[in-house]
Amino acid sequence: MYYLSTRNSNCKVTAAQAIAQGISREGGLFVPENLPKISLDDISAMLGTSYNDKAKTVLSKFLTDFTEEELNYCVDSAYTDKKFDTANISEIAKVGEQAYLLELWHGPTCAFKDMALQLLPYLLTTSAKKTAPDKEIVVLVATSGDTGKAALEGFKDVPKTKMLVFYPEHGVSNMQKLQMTTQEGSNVSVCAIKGNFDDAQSGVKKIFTDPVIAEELKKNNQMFSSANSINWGRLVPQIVYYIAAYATMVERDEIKLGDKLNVCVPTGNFGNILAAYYAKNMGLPIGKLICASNKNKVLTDFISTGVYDKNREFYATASPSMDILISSNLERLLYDLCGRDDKVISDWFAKLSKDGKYQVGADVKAKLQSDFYGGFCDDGATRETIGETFKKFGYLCDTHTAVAVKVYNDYCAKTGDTTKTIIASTASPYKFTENVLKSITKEQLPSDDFAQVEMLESLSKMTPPESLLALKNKKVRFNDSITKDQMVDKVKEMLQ
Ligand SMILES: N[C@@H](CCOP(=O)(O)O)C(=O)O
Repeated sequence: MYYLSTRNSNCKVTAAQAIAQGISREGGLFVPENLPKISLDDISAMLGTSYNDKAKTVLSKFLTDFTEEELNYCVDSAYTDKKFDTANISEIAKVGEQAYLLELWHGPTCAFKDMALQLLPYLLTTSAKKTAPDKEIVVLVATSGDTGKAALEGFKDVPKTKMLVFYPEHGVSNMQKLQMTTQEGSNVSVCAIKGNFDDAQSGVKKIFTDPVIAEELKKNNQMFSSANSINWGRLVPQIVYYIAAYATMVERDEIKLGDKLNVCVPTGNFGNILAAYYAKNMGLPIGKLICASNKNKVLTDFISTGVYDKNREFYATASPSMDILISSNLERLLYDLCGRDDKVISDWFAKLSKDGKYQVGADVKAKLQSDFYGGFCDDGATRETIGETFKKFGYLCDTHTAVAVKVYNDYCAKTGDTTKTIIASTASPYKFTENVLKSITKEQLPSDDFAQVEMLESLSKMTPPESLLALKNKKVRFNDSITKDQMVDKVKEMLQ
């Protein structure tokens, strides 16, 4: 199977090339030339098998230039009980009549990003061996909190790789910051920027296509790659967990094979919900895709109007990982919805860079609305939802998951849809302790982060993850803070 660039359909590469490169040279994103199919027979054959076996079935449909041995090595190295705190890799918790929280945060950094970022280093190094065996891979990452830590943990001390993570100085939670700034590993580095996530991501994308830096890389026998969801190697493991979750729902008699499930996702960079869209288009019986935003509701507005407009105030919210106004993966969806027209995509995204907005035609808007429902909620509603969910079901969710729960509840009230729904639960509540505590108690909070963890444990009776507790005794290694204009120099420095 080949992959095409959304901005140049003549650019055709293998899966290994797409993963090693991360992003196409002209700035487009790689998408499969044809989406492989998953039949009900395929899903039936998965029933009763392990997460790893399910992953291998799905990945083999996309990574056709990987041998069976290579896929076995990648999957079995990534998904182990040494790295995940459950043998199932992810868990499903029922909350209410039709809602199921798909807990994707049982990996080492307590966020859904581990589901892909534990696998990506293996996929990337295997891809590099096939396509650029002598080169050192320089992985640049922009993060609003979760991707950064998961990428660092996945790539630490991986031979022939280097990683630099940029995060917004005031745009992540205390725990997320501590996770990144104390990161161990001789090949990784972390830097704050005086700006928001969009500044970090746009800066990184610009560096990827900078011809001067490209020359320098060539001279050093290095190449860039990405660990963000712009890299196909990040998205394909995310498709896996929706298919695996569907199979688990059948295994547990929650649905019958062939029944439809809705999927609701707290959305920022649009990678997670796009993975569910791809699973649906492969043939997985998915009904509505419910796209949940926080107060940065650029996607909610886009779904309802067809106008994508990032010219608006950027809010720092209680769900910082979703504080994004330029959702990168929307480009892949629109490529599909506009009939895979690279000229149209190039035009829209040039407008986005120049004017900060673009408008899709009525046909694309209609297709968008037939698959997606968009809704949003602010921090007040987020906290209320955490409190209500805890009171009603004894279930403690983090601030991002709570946004999805609230939007799902609104969707049900508005439409009367009673289809069973998988809600992506994207992070441990302990990553956002302060806001979660404020949602369940009116008591005065201690100012120390770890005292807050203790307080949350005593109120919720939920055990905090070991990896977060261990941060208390770790040394901060990375203190740098730069302007967005200094990102190029920072990258040049690490290339040497
Ligand atoms: N929410 C993300 C932002 C980057 O998204 P990605 O899926 O493209 O890596 C984060 O936590 O960093």
